[in-house]
Amino acid sequence: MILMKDIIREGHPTLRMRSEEVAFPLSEEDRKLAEDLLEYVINSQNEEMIKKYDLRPGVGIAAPQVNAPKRIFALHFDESSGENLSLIAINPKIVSHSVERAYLAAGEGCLSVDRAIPGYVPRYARVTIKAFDIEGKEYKMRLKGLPAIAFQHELDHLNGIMFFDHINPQNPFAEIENAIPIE
Ligand SMILES: O=C(O)C[C@@H](Cc1ccccc1)[C@H](O)SCc1ccccc1
Ligand code: NI
Repeated sequence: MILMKDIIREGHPTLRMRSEEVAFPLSEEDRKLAEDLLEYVINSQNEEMIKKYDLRPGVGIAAPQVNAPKRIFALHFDESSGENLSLIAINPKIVSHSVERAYLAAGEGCLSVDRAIPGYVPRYARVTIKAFDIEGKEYKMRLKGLPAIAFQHELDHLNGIMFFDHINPQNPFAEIENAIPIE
């Protein structure tokens, strides 16, 4: 299982790489990596596991964050969060997006960043995505709200982009045009 010691932190060059697409059928190594990523996110939302293994809670994690520059990430929203989403995204893409943007009013964090970086992170409010599941079956879905934000945060990781790259350096809380805050 993935532990905090396995998660690389800002400054590690892998976080700034463009990850490589993976081929199907997945190698045993890539299949285990994908499953371990989803398992980490699920564990990180379980109080007992958080306490037992000192995990940082997350709704997503990307392969480069465990020093594996491959285009794989996992998202998991516990049903109590009001979102019904748990997925492994392989070779994911945004195929279309809204003009309208959105941002988390509280700003964003990252399992690979051990400091608070204040500021609004502009994202697309709604995205239509496509990706492959662990069996190589392509799926498409439309996302909005926190799942849309999380998908974009994880996709950025596959392109070597960190959330704070999007924050306005002159004024981190400058109003973002045509954007809705997500509380
Ligand atoms: O570092 C990561 O990629 C995991 C992040 C992803 C994320 C950050 C900001 C907004 C959405 C997703 C962790 O999930 S940060 C912890 C967290 C937990 C609940 C809601 C938002 C962020
Ligand atoms: Ni992150």
